[in-house]
Amino acid sequence: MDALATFGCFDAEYPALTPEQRAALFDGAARPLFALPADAKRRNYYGADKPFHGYLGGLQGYDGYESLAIMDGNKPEPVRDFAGLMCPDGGSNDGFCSLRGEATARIFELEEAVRRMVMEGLGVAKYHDALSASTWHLFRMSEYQAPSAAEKTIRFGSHQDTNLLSVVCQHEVEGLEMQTRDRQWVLVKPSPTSLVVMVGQALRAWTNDRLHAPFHRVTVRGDVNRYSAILFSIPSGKIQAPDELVSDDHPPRFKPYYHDDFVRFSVSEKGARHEDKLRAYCGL
Ligand SMILES: O=C(O)CCC(=O)C(=O)O
Ligand SMILES: [Fe+2]
Repeated sequence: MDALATFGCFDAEYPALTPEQRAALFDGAARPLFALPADAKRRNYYGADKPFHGYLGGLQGYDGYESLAIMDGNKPEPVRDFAGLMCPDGGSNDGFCSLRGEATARIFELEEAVRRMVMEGLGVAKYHDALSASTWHLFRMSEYQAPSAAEKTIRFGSHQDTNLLSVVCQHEVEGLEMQTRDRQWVLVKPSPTSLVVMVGQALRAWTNDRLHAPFHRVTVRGDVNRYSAILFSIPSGKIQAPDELVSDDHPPRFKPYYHDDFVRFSVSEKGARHEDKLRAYCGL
């Protein structure tokens, strides 16, 4: 709780996600998936009303960044459906065609455990089941192209996540940088046995501003592409701090709001003008 209130993140030592599962995810799945032709990657599409839920590539301002995402990717069935959709021959038994969601299930268990611990830490554990029931998960794999230069290049600029919690799995190549409250950038060294857990705006709002949603970015240098995998927990209901977290000493900081509406604001011209987008959107 201290880490999440102060820095908004921590590095979780988590051997439940084994080296074999990491290898299957990155070497077996992510790397060959991004090597597919663009047409195949574009099949990872969930419709015009869900522009950020599937394949992203060639975005303005995001040179050398591509990602693929699985809605409800914490569950085996959607992961298998995704694998089948991307698989060129409709079903070989290795590589990403055999992606079964073991790794994402382990990452999901960590996300859920941290979310429960946060609620226990704030004395509001009774809301855990209800919040879980109205939360869904997006699993995103990303590729950041090596710049083939010694200087650092920003591939994914400074931002705060909009969701509840994000669990980041870095694979071998560093690049995730977290900003402290006094605006120092800290490089998070990848470790083969840990995952980075960070707070997004939705959990900041749900806890009535008790947790910090950190700014972070991704930089690359050198000759080796960087891969990461992230599980985002996303609230589908109205985001509102429970009564127990609102008092005279700690008045309400945000109006209740819906995640998707805030995302739309964040990416709009108006939203882009604000540093603290949540405060601009629904701050009290
Ligand atoms: O790839 C990473 O390490 C982090 C990417 C990120 O911050 C995001 O997708 O929101
Ligand atoms: Fe992020």
